[in-house]
Amino acid sequence: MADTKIYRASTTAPVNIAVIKYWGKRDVTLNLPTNSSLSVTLSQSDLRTHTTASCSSTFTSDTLHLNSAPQDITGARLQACLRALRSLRAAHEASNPSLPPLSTLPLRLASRNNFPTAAGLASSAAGFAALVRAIADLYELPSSPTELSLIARQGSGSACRSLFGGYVAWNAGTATDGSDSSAELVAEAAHWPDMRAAILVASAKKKAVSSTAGMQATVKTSSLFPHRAETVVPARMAAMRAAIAGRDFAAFADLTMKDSNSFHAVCLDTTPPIFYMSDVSRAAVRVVEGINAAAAADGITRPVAAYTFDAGPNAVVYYLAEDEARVAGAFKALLGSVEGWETARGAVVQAADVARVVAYDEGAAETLAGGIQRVILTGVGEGPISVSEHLVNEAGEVILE
Ligand SMILES: Nc1ncnc2c1ncn2[C@@H]1O[C@H](COP(=O)(O)OP(=O)(O)OP(=O)(O)O)[C@@H](O)[C@H]1O
Ligand SMILES: C[C@@](O)(CCOP(=O)(O)OP(=O)(O)O)CC(=O)O
Repeated sequence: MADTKIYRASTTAPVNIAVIKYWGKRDVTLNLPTNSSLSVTLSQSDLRTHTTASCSSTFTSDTLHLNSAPQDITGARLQACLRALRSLRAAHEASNPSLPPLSTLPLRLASRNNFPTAAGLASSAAGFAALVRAIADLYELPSSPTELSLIARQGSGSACRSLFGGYVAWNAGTATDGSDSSAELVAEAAHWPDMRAAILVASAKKKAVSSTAGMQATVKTSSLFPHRAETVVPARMAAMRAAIAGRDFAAFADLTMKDSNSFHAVCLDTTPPIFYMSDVSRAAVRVVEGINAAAAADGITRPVAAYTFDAGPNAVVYYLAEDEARVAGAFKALLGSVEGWETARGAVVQAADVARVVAYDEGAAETLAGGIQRVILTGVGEGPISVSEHLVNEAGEVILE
């Protein structure tokens, strides 16, 4: 009798925010970067993608639903991921003929992001990591997270880092086929569990210049860029690994802010220039400087907050749990009326006295207060997690609401 079973596997996957940025491709098709990068994986209690991979002989073609809308799956990047996973499954089946031939069956994929998609919140990273991990689980592949990162990388570069929790490097590699351009665990979340992040959402709109287009323009036209890729980033990667190994927040913060500024500098050095940071982003920089100046005035000899910006205006501010009152407390005082403080993490934050932070740059404090729509409080977290809640039911129907 024909096998009409609906095979299913589900996973959740995290977002990651780089502290040493990936910007520039040396191979656009294989998604190979010009430099290594390093990120912090953020907790799935706050931001996550949930994806179910299913397959069955009763399905007629491969499909993907994202947040209940059917997606175009003909894109080369998604197709490269599906092809790579099917070929691993086919090899698995060839070496173990008792396995059902899942590699030949159409896939029905259903996914949900619990945060805005394509709004500079790294949805593509969580999305491709979840997709690759869910299909690998469905296919019962023995692949390690590093092996799966080679596949996720082809979907979206930053996705390769979301296969791990904690502190994660993506080694650029040198092989032309990309076989050594993969993610590696630098340190588990438990090594430095006190790392927190406040995401200040300045805009949830889709960005004007996509990462892919922006990177290509930078590689082609920026004369600053080769210096960043060849000299600045390699030294920073080593220094950042040391900062994480030593739980040295002063070094972590300094490197994080410098590298964000360097990335946005090469964007500005692109022809035509690319502006991802806005007036509100620049106000966030000034307010973080004000928070650090207030801490210094109290005799704290290291920065307590570090900003970083991806390809959009939203600020991500890293800080340690012990400095929550100074950092998250300052944001609560300045941005208390926006969405986000009602969460378990937000409710316990006490609004701080921000007189000195405001005095540091009154205009910045005002611009920030008027320009931030939402705050997401989170912290370092774990990698993808297999879950039993499926977004495709036993009858094979997608059940996204
Ligand atoms: N859950 C998901 N499953 C599969 N693909 C997804 C998922 N979420 C997002 N994507 C893909 O990622 C695209 C969004 O990527 P894009 O780089 O534009 O935004 P972003 O990742 O939110 O922002 P940024 O990369 O600047 O942080 C979506 O259009 C979709 O193709
Ligand atoms: C600024 C960044 O967030 C760029 C992320 O770029 P993507 O991974 O979204 O790019 P593609 O590989 O073209 O999909 C920095 C980073 O995450 O390291």
